Amino acid sequence: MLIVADENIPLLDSFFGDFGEIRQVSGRTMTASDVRDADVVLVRSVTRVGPELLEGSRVRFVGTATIGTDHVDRDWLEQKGIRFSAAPGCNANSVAEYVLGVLSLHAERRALEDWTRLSVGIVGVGNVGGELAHKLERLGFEVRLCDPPRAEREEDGDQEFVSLDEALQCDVITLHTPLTRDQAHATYHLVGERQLASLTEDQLLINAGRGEVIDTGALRARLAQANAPVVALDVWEREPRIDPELVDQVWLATPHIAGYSLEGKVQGTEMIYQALSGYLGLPVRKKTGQFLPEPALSKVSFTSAADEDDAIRISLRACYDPRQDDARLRVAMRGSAEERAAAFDRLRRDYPVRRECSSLKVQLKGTSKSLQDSFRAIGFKLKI
Ligand SMILES: NC(=O)C1=CN([C@@H]2O[C@H](COP(=O)(O)OP(=O)(O)OC[C@H]3O[C@@H](n4cnc5c(N)ncnc54)[C@H](O)[C@@H]3O)[C@@H](O)[C@H]2O)C=CC1
Ligand SMILES: O=C(O)C(=O)[C@H](O)COP(=O)(O)O
Repeated sequence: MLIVADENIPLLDSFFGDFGEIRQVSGRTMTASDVRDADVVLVRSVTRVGPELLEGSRVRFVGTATIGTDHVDRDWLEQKGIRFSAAPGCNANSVAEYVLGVLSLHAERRALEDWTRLSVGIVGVGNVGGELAHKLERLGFEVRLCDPPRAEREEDGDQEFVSLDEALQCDVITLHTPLTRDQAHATYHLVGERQLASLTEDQLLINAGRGEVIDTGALRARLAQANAPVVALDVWEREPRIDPELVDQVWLATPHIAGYSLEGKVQGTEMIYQALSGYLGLPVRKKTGQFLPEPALSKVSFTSAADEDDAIRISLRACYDPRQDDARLRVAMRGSAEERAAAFDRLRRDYPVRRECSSLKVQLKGTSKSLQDSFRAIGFKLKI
């Protein structure tokens, strides 16, 4: 069996080595000739999968080690009887931790003594938005959920949903929808001129869904006006050819890495491995836990002398500080358009190992119960 795979999928040999030959190619430039003889194609989000790639090949299975599937023509795969599998939820916790990192920086920049005083509107409440809401609610934030498709499906449920306009009134608005077009509640340019006009300089807008969910032209225009909102973008229209002037205008700019914790990436590989094993009728023998190395930082310790907010801030940033990714992206935006696009992809390909909060044991000696609860809410392992 020949497996053609994006070289950026981690642990390809460890998970798929027993299945047959693996040919690794660049996901961004994968072509029909790369996959013509393949039985299985494994991609991430940068490969467009449809007739242009697969027509005339003998591919029977396509897996994407990502949550998003907007790069895949699923209808066409179904028509052709090609089995498809994605990795729903694989890096949801990583994205939630990215948002917590951004919130902690925002609170510090605003000199807020208590970050939980911020109200947060979550737009798109699936695996990512749901995980984030769970953490924020446990931490004591006021959270408003906006998800019209779910609101319609769960009309009689207990969960309360608000409209996009209501979510846009929160101190922080964070976008976690898939990119959809031509369907009810399509998200393409969901946030445009009218929505951006309603935001003020006291508000923070985060996009960690897909770049096309915000209208870049309208955002650029709004950011040039007075009283513009603070903006943190992890995803961009036209990646990897992103707009360098928009990078200059936003507060935090990262190269689509919110989901790039090691755990998130390896879980993506594991999920498509499980799906392929099922398709081939083979037993599942490998698990993410077998392959995760020891974290570089395994333990931090606080005593009763610690300031509670500082303890959380220090621990969160010990695992992940978005400012490092922001600094690298800004440097990468120097040079020609070709150089910038290559640099954007290089930052993603050579991404440093980033471990989730669950990899860090936090020792708390004589600290309050509420601090312990906050650490647990974020996902740290506690040692009391
Ligand atoms: N920045 C990054 O690194 C990453 C980005 N993503 C993006 O985040 C998206 C969401 O991921 P999940 O939560 O796992 O997906 P999901 O499918 O579990 O949830 C998406 C939610 O968005 C809702 N939704 C759809 N249209 C909406 C609209 N118009 N307004 C409000 N809500 C709407 C859906 O009803 C659903 O509940 C992915 O599709 C992907 O594009 C995912 C992982 C990493
Ligand atoms: O899972 C998703 O959806 C994502 O957005 C991924 O984190 C994107 O990573 P790549 O597939 O572009 O490596």
